[in-house]
Amino acid sequence: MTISLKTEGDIQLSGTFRVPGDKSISHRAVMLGAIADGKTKVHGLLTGDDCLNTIDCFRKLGVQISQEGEYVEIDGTGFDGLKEPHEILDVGNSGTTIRLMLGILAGAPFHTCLIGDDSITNRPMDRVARPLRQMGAKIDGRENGSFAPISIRGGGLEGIDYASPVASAQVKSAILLAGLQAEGTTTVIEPQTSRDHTERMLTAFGCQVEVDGLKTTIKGKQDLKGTTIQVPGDISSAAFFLIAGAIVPNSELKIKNVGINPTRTGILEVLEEMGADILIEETDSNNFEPVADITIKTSVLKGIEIGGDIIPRLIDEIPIIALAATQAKGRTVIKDAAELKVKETNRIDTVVDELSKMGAKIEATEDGMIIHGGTELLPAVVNSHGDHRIGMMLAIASCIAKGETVIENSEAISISYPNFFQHLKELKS
Ligand SMILES: O=C(O)C1=C[C@@H](OP(=O)(O)O)[C@@H](O)[C@H](O)C1
Ligand SMILES: C=C(OP(=O)(O)O)C(=O)O
Repeated sequence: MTISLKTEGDIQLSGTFRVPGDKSISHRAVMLGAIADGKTKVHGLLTGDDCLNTIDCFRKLGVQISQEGEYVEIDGTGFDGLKEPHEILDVGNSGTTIRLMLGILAGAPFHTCLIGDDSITNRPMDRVARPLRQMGAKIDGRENGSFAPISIRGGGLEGIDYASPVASAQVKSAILLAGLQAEGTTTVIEPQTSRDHTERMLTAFGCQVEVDGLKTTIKGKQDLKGTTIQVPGDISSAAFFLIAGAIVPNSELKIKNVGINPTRTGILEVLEEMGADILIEETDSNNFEPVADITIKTSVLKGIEIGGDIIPRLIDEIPIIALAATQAKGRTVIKDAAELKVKETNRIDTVVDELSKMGAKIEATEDGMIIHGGTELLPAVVNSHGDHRIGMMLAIASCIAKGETVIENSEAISISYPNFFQHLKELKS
């Protein structure tokens, strides 16, 4: 699908609204609900394509799941109740689905084959295949299990101590989910802190997880008990409108009920450091995930350096931070972010190529990018390349590029924010 966005005269953005449910938390609610004993009720689930694929995969594993919009009920089968699927599981575009499913299936004593779209087929799976094999799972796939299509025969797992070479919540979560089914104890040590939604949610399902700095430990053979989960709004989706509010003149936006788990709030720290006029009002600790209302007003931004430990805490926000940097005073340097190369697209290249088409002064580096600020963006024909975050970043860029911006492959946005264009339209005046 191609969408045309016209910006005529001076527009401003204003309003109070909620973004859809957090994608990472929605996936985990369905997954843990499926492997728990008893019923799990999920409120506020993201109905984006990625999470619908997670639901579909568990249905194929014999789990009864009913869904009415953002409300989902899961009749958990426990690990033992999962059934060998008759069909291939298709994860679509979702890295979280395929990697966390592999962790769950590592303990399942049957054969499963997983596939995804072209993007998934090019994303590395050896990062989970290696530790899961060490635990005892049998994994095969393209290039010796490094890429999907990938197949797994689980069962008979032993706990491991694993030092992960990457700060990745998907790797950590896959190992913890396998560790839950293993004999003995499993420990994952990360080079930097990655998002901790799995650990928090496992606790909500009655499991014990021990976190000591960068080291996370789980005892095997623990049972999960079905529960009720309230999914907070996704800070990664809110990020697009936080930056829109900061860069579109005369704007003020209030986003309610945004998850502010400290492993995800790098974007808020960056906005504060860039000088944004932002107010964060914590409203509810939401049982296991803190939540806030966030207000942002048009701001004078300045360029900054972003690198080191903050990167995993804002990894998915880098495309929209790059857009903010084009409007900031001075230079912004983003480094230590080579992980961007293995997302839905190579996000260093797609951000640089697509923003360059709109006149941005931006260069790719080995592990990030350099953006020269204070540039007027011009309308152009741009392309999401099937990457939802690139598509949304370009749609926000169109708000400050006077004229007609055409975004090719804009349908990708429904992966994480199905009503994005409706919100954008409602907030514009
Ligand atoms: O665990 C998760 O839900 C996610 C972890 C991150 O990926 P990595 O684990 O590959 O860093 C993030 O980029 C992705 O959008 C969602
Ligand atoms: C990288 C992302 O997701 P996933 O890895 O689940 O495809 C994302 O949502 O930006």
